Amino acid sequence: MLGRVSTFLQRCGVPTFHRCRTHDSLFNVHPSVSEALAENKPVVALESTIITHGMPYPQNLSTAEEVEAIVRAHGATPATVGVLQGRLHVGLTQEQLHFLSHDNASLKVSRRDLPYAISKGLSGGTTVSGTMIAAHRAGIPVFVTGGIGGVHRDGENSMDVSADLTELGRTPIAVVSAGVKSILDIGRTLEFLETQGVCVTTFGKSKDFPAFFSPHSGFSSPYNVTDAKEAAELIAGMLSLGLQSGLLLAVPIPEEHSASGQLIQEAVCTAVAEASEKGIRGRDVTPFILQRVSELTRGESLKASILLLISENEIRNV
Ligand SMILES: O=c1[nH]cc([C@@H]2O[C@H](COP(=O)(O)O)[C@@H](O)[C@H]2O)c(=O)[nH]1
Repeated sequence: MLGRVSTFLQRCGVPTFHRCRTHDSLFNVHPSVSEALAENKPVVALESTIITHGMPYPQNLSTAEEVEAIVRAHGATPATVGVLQGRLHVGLTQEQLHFLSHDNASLKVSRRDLPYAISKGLSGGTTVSGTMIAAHRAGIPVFVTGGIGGVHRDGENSMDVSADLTELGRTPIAVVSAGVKSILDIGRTLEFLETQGVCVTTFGKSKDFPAFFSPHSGFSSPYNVTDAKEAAELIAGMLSLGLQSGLLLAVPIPEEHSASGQLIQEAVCTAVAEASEKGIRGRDVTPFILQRVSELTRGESLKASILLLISENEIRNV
């Protein structure tokens, strides 16, 4: 059986990893990104589930454009990752960003969804795990996102653990994020990351691990770095050792933007209870909760998310 599968794969002309590193029929790197990489200039990978499933239109599009503009303003090249008609793209055109922000049929593409999306010619927004795979293949070591997935509350029973965490354990990318939303079980998420060998580090003077809308989660990172140089040295350490695991650099929301934290926290509790009552499971849980929290806070959570993504990119580009 396996022999037949191999024969079919050969007939399909499956390219070797080396041949398809930057460009082939399934994998496309935007010229601005490949040029920057060839000249050893900084490139920042960005995810697109936040566009397809994380925010409503038109805020999803304007935020994606604003984040790209900030990356450019600091002299780096943005590489938003997404799947379009069965091709994995690293670096999207205006039209492609526009398409993903409107397309209601877009998949949420994590590692497990990539083969299906590609083989069926579908489009979708890549999650943290999907984006890490594409960024690594293109040779981009740094990726900035809002919140990563984690162990869901009651995860010890449901086994609902985001593939983002296992991806961090197997792909050497530095993921810069505002931490883990309190819709998740933050303590178990940190334990799982430790098991996966992920170097979790808070950016700033304290080791407080941030909870996306709040700089404090009640948990600590094992380490902290206080400036961009120290952060870069940490990433260089990971890369130079050839570790196959990644790194999570947690950037806390600035105190002035976290004022609405309590309000959002209450909405999170309500939304988590509603999701459980309605029997919402798996990949639908996070988008449901994000949408409900936005409704319950009358858009406050959405505003905080946008401010946060923007401030994170400002820091990343110091
Ligand atoms: O606060 C957020 N957390 C997570 C996501 C998205 O959800 C994905 C995780 O989904 P899941 O829990 O199904 O693995 C992340 O990689 C990210 O793309 C998001 O938009 N906003």
